[in-house]
Amino acid sequence: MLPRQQCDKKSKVLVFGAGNFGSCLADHLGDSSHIVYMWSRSENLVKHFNQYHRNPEVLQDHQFAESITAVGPEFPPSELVQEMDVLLFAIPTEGVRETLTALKPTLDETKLPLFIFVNKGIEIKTRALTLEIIADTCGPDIAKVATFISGPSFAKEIVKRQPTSVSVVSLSPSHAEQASQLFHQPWFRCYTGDDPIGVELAGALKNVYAIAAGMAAGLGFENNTRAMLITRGLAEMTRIGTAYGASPLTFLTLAGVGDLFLTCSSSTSRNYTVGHRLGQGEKLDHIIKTLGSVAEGVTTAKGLKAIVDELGVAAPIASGVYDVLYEGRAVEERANELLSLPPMSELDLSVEGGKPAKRLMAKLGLDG
Ligand SMILES: NC(=O)c1ccc[n+]([C@@H]2O[C@H](COP(=O)([O-])OP(=O)(O)OC[C@H]3O[C@@H](n4cnc5c(N)ncnc54)[C@H](O)[C@@H]3O)[C@@H](O)[C@H]2O)c1
Ligand SMILES: O=P(O)(O)OC[C@H](O)CO
Repeated sequence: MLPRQQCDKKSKVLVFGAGNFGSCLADHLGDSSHIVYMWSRSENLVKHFNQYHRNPEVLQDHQFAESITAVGPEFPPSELVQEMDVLLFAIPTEGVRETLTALKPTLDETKLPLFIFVNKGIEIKTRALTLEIIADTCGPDIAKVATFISGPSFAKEIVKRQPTSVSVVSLSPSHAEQASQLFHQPWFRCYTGDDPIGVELAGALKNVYAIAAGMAAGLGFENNTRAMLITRGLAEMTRIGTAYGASPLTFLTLAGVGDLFLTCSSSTSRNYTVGHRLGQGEKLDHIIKTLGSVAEGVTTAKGLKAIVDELGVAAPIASGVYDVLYEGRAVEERANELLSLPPMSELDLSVEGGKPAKRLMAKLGLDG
């Protein structure tokens, strides 16, 4: 196991969400001697965690760092929020707007902490990326400095200190650098960048392709098919991202092909598991009820469908997943349709477009 690196500067961090990733990242930061608070909406979790330093709901085998205090179930009060150097959001995208709306009145606008987001999804009702949700709820100034961490990173491997590398991006390079320093450990490496739109799209879209890869495996297709799905999925997400206004190169990073490869090839992925169970004939409602954790690709597939329709780009795999999840199409039938599509050009990136990204930048006052 690689040795832990103590930090010169201790930060006070409040993590929103005590699920798999929230508690894993709380542990990662607590273990490197930061002072960490973790908010949960479950009274039982808060009590149990503070007594035993174990999470009764997720990662049950793990003994968490002593320096983490669970808080809740009430929303964190402004006295606590205003003491923090860092606010880290590890809740599903569907809960981000509600959480930021509750948070806004507790902030001291003259002394803002670092805002870090790790969710990977598209808001279903508005089709918004998190950057836009932040601008809507907390204002453009916070969105302009918010940082996004994304990449191939299963919580249950990070708590075992398995070597992991992620993309850390922000429209403000200095904020990405600060977040990167906060998380950096010999087993956890951060690569910085400045395309949050591309990174957000990549993180959200790979979940949809992981559902497709799981479906294929559930139907009995083997390795050749999975490799085809990963490669065509990468081409598809790059095409969608480029038409949206992201850089095509972002899809070649850890947050892009790195995470796509991970989640399309492992049953540890909740999204892959949803697809696999659908492929084996289970019903979506039952899978969601019994999964015990969030699979963001299910909601993202809906927001993505609207985005793809608006952009007018070809996205046969994402459309196939949408049809199975929301149009009641049989998995096997939809897979066969996909396999009998006429061959298309292998790489055809849209060079024009970028309207959604331009709209979002204008909202942030960055349209110059
Ligand atoms: N688990 C991983 O390995 C992993 C890795 C990278 C990124 N992520 C991303 O992190 C996010 C969280 O994933 P997770 O694995 O921790 O999920 P999870 O289902 O294990 O936990 C989600 C947490 O968010 C809370 N929550 C749900 N809705 C909420 C709301 N409306 N308001 C406040 N809190 C709410 C839940 O109570 C729970 O504590 C997702 O977007 C996921 O894609 C997960
Ligand atoms: O379990 P999943 O499918 O939500 O994937 C978790 C992470 O996004 C992997 O990087």
